[in-house]
Amino acid sequence: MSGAPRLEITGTSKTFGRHRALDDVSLEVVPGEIHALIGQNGSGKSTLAKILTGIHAPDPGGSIRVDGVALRTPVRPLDARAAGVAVVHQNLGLVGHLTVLENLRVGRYRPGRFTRRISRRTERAQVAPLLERLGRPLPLDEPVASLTEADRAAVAIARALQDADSGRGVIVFDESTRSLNRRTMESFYALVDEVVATGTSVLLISHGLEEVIEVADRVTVLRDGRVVAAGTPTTGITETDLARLVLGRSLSSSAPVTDPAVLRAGPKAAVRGLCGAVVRDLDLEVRPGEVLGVTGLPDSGYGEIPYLVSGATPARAGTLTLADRTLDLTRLDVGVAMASGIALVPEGREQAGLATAMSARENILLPASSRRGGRLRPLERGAAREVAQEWMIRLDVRPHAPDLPAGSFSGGNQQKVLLAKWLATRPELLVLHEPGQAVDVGARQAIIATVRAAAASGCAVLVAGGDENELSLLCDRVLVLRDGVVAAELSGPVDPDDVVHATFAGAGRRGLRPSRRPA
Ligand SMILES: Nc1ncnc2c1ncn2[C@@H]1O[C@H](COP(=O)(O)OP(=O)(O)OP(=O)(O)O)[C@@H](O)[C@H]1O
Repeated sequence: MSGAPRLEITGTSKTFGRHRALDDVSLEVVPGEIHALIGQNGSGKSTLAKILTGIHAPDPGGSIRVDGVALRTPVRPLDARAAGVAVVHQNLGLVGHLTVLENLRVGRYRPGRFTRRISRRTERAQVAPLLERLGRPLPLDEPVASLTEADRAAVAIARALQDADSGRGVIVFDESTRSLNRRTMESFYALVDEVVATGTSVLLISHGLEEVIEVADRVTVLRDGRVVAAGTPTTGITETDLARLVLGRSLSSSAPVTDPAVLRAGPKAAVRGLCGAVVRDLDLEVRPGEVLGVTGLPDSGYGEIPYLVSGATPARAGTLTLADRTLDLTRLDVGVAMASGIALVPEGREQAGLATAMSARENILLPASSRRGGRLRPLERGAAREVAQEWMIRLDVRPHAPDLPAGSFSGGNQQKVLLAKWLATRPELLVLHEPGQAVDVGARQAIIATVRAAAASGCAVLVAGGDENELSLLCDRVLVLRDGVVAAELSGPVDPDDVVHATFAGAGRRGLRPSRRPA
């Protein structure tokens, strides 16, 4: 690897009000490398990515160079693109009401040579091969808003990859792989591998420490806005080493041990004959104190279960019996579900989970204040403040500032606020969809501990997720769905490799970046 760095950031700081999000940060990405940028939630990673596209202006001082050429700050988006910087931001930056094709091609249309008209056929032909190689056939004419989180991520990734200019520039992925399952990640990294082989570089922001070790050549670690490890080679590094660098302390995690009393208990929540768009005639039971996981491929139907059992999406058929009360899932209203003790923590906090303009405290108290003893009655203000305070401390929401608008917290801290909001209702049945998405290694452990504590207090917990490692740390039992029905049931301790095998019908993990593996 020779020549000027693809990206060279020197002495860059960023202050929001009195808070310094980045403090004298320098970072060098050399040609043809995948360079990981990791750090706790709120450590400044996205802020750095946003400075590169001009969303944030850095404080005076510092410099940014791309392929040896200085980029004027505040960065103008078109300058960044011309210099070869493409960024997939954490919120993906898609326009919901536009179609997949329009999102991919906007600003890039190629009018016909003579007619100057834009041909849909030509535009489709431009993107089809890329999407095929990404291993995710996408409905080009569907509005992006109707896609799953994973498909939206694929659109944003494809959009950045199509702009990659062979042999120059840098592509920044900010938590872009967080909703992708293992197989899609394999296809994604096969593509990325081709891109970096040309000499273009990738800056990868991710909380997936296993992913970072597998794919990144070097890693830079931010802690509280400062660089604590600069461009450390990943060869020989372990997840424990990385977790220590990220948190500044050691962390140990192990699979849960199921309390034998839980196994003897009868079901607390029982779903019968559930039919949704994909799920067919599904029965499942969750005991009090048990955490049950459901997983599978994206089209297996597991992702619709949280919404079907909580009244968010009407089921085609099915019932839920919870504490001797049987609810008809074809007509369950969200309000009735809440009053019955069902809490749903959805995926995609921006779309479905948080009122971003309201304060963290208001978000946490919204459902709790409307469900006390099953009756709609506001909590007293003082007590309410304490409840919000307590949950923010338990989940280590940073900064600990309940009055800040939820939208100004970093991605992972928003996820913690969302979880606090529903845990504060002290539900009988807690339903979670991808609860650990976008949270750092320490926060993930705090979330797992908090969810398990909720279970230990007698709550039944149902988790839908695609991350086998997270499921193994969280669940007593995991159901693997295929084509809408249960294909396998794994009992604890759940081995992540068994989850992958069952999900992919016997096929195990391939390496994410086999070309890097020593022979
Ligand atoms: N627009 C803003 N206004 C005020 N503070 C902000 C704003 N954007 C970010 N911050 C603060 O800057 C700090 C860094 O946030 P940033 O989003 O860069 O963190 P991050 O490392 O990307 O976290 P995560 O892993 O959770 O995405 C946080 O304390 C955050 O609350």
